[in-house]
Amino acid sequence: MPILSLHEVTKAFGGLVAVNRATFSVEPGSIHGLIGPNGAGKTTLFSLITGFYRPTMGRVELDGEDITRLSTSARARKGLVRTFQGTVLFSDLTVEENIANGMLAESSSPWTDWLFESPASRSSRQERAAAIMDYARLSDLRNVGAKDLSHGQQRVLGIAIALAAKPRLLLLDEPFTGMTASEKNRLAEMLRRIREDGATIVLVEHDMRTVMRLCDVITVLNFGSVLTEGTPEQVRRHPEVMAAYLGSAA
Ligand SMILES: Nc1ncnc2c1ncn2[C@@H]1O[C@H](COP(=O)(O)OP(=O)(O)OP(=O)(O)O)[C@@H](O)[C@H]1O
Repeated sequence: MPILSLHEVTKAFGGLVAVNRATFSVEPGSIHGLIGPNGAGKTTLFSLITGFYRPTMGRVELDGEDITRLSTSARARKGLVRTFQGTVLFSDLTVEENIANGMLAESSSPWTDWLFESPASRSSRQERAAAIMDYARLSDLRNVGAKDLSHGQQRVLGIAIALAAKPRLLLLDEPFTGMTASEKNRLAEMLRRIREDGATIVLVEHDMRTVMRLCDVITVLNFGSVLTEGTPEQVRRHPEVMAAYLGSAA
């Protein structure tokens, strides 16, 4: 069974149909890319999956369960966790503190849990924060303030914060934007490790080279609809994909 499936998902903003009857599925344990020219509806579709928007029509399912009407936080509790385009970090906190905060996102009432947390659960949280920093190769930077990290490191921290919420399905919005080539390689390697450890990843990404190297399956959007879907090789060879990109450039 797919971990995520969309059925005829549609979103209109007034008269503008940003996403039009989008239907596709994401297989568990895959890295699934969403691409398309500017204005194709990628960001809107992403927001429909995460629950930031409600569709005008259609259905979103997680493990076959209809989640169309669930809030973002209810989806997060079911393991559907997103990161944001750009970085949303507590810039005055350290790497470690940011990750510890990410763990609180799991619980329903973070601030009271924080205040009333038992010493045992606090120390187990610290252990898990250490494991996540190790995973994201951020351990050496644990005491560095988020604002003092490089742009690429901040984006990796953003993903580490999302990992702290124990995602089964991780949604990444343009994670490679603004990264150097070596940062891209390191992040691609981290995403492959996340997949190996059993999570599924859906990413919206403009960087074609990286998408083609990294994704198992790619869904191409154009004018809000699914133009085609397939392996990177199939998508690369699809004549209409090239035409859609050239059309948008013109
Ligand atoms: N909140 C909104 N209100 C009105 N129109 C919107 C809104 N959000 C998006 N749109 C429109 O919907 C269409 C799809 O936009 P969207 O941002 O989803 O595309 P995209 O593929 O993510 O584009 P880009 O690659 O440029 O980020 C565009 O025509 C956009 O102007």
